[in-house]
Amino acid sequence: MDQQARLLSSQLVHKRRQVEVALTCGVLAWREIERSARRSCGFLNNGPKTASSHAVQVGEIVAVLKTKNADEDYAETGRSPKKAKHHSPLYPFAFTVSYIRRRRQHQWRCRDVTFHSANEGLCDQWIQVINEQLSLLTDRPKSLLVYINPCAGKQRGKRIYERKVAPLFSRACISADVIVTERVNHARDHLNTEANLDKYDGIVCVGGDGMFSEILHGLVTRIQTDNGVDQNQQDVKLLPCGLRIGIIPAGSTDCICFATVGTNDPVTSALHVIVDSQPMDVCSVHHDDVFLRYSVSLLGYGFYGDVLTDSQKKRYLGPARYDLSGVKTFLSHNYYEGTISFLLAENNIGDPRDKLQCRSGCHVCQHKPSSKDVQWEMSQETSDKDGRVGWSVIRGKFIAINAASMSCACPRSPKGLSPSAHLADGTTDLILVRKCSRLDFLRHLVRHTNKEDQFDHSFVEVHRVRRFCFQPQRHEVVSLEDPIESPKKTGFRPVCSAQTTCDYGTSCSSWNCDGEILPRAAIQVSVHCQLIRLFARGIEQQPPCLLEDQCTLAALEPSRRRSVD
Ligand SMILES: Nc1ncnc2c1ncn2[C@@H]1O[C@H](COP(=O)(O)OP(=O)(O)OP(=O)(O)O)[C@@H](O)[C@H]1O
Repeated sequence: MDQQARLLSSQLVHKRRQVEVALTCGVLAWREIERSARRSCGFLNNGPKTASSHAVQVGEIVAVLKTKNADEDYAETGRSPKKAKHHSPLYPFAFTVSYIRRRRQHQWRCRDVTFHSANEGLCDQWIQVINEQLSLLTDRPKSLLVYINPCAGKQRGKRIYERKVAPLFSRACISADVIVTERVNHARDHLNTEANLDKYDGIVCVGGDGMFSEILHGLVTRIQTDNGVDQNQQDVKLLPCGLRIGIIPAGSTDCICFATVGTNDPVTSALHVIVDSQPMDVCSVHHDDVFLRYSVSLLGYGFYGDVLTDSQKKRYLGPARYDLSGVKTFLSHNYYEGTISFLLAENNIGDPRDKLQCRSGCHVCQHKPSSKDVQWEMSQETSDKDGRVGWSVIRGKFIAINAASMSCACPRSPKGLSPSAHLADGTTDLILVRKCSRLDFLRHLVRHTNKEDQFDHSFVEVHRVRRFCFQPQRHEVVSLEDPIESPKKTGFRPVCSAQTTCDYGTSCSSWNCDGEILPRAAIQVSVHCQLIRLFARGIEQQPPCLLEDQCTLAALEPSRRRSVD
């Protein structure tokens, strides 16, 4: 296997121990020489087989640097070098490899390993060969535009960036232009009009889901405007964005980060910016021929729309407002009447209830629908406008209508609204919760937090769709107490409660679109497959176990190519 052939191998010193170090195209591996020798003679048989072997994928090396020796460090900084104990006069030269190390719960950290040698030329050669391999990773960003929301979450955005993120970018030789936002929509407007996008490989936001949404709207709109694409046309094919988007979580709601990385941790996200990118679907939302917004996670009408509407009046309570509004909305137990029509994703290989979770390298997302399939579906849609061929239509009374374009997992609901929704398969999972008793709805909600199937209720159905439309039964807001007068007082407040015997018909709720309220209840939604790319890799199923991988161990087998001692 030529791919596993060694590019370089040497005996070096690590933490005062002799190690054998080998580099192949895919892996940097090192192993303590003494111990392995002893193991081969029968010693340490009871210990862990791989106790002193280590391996790092080349794709997860952040940087390699020449390490200053103790005297140089002292001469330059005047500091007593901490690591002097590792500098032996016998091995005065060294280089340090920074790489990604996995911790629990999907967290990543940047670890350093320093190798020493008596031979300066050998250290230089290692640095050169590793750098050559890193330069082949052409996807890695070199230049970023960073927007920091200083007001997000606990207002720690700037500090998080300066202390935790900027040092990693600089170690990975990534240059960053930083803009601290001064107002709502500053980032969106800057991207839309001023930003020189040609200069950058990606846009990074430091903040919560609101900041991500600003970047998404700024970037997608800019690309369409620059290319003469009219976003107001529902059927228009949007142009994908070449620039990738990164999220450094610093908000009070960081759901998109959690769903794409598996944790809300700024260091982990910064490392993903350095090494990863993956595609992501975007839904466009229209009201007739007016573009309203883009969505990547949740479009929720009824329950989740009402929770958001209510919580916005309680901003002064901070994140606790979501709990309070959730309880209040649950107790109100409102339902809404309307018609939902949708175009099933017939050619998708997954199903919302197949328990196949979207994980890094997801094969469902990699199975993109062919343009033939999409054209077939478009032709079905054309028929629909005249005769509703190919579209399903459901009219009913709903407590909630949710479209989940990702699992919508968050620390509180680790499974999310639709545990098997996919980030990049060109579909959204449409969940219809019909009018039911309060107790049944509670059972349904509780199942989001345990192992039971939240779709396994007679009043819940879920469909994987490419497009859907919703038309509320009534446009006016009607109050339970006084169907005509109260709207002015209550605004968008819902009215009919399932526990009441009245049947005035229901008024409108509003749509929660990734945490923003849409101004219209009647909407048309289309999923744009893989419209953007994120600096993420999706949640890892389980850390790749490199040490037990035969290919990795092969890197340490006797050399077949360049060996320098
Ligand atoms: N300098 C600023 N001052 C005030 N608001 C800002 C500023 N910069 C950005 N914003 C706005 O703050 C909103 C919330 O930001 P973000 O999502 O980053 O934080 P958050 O704490 O998660 O917020 P929330 O949970 O309230 O959505 C965004 O919609 C953004 O438009």
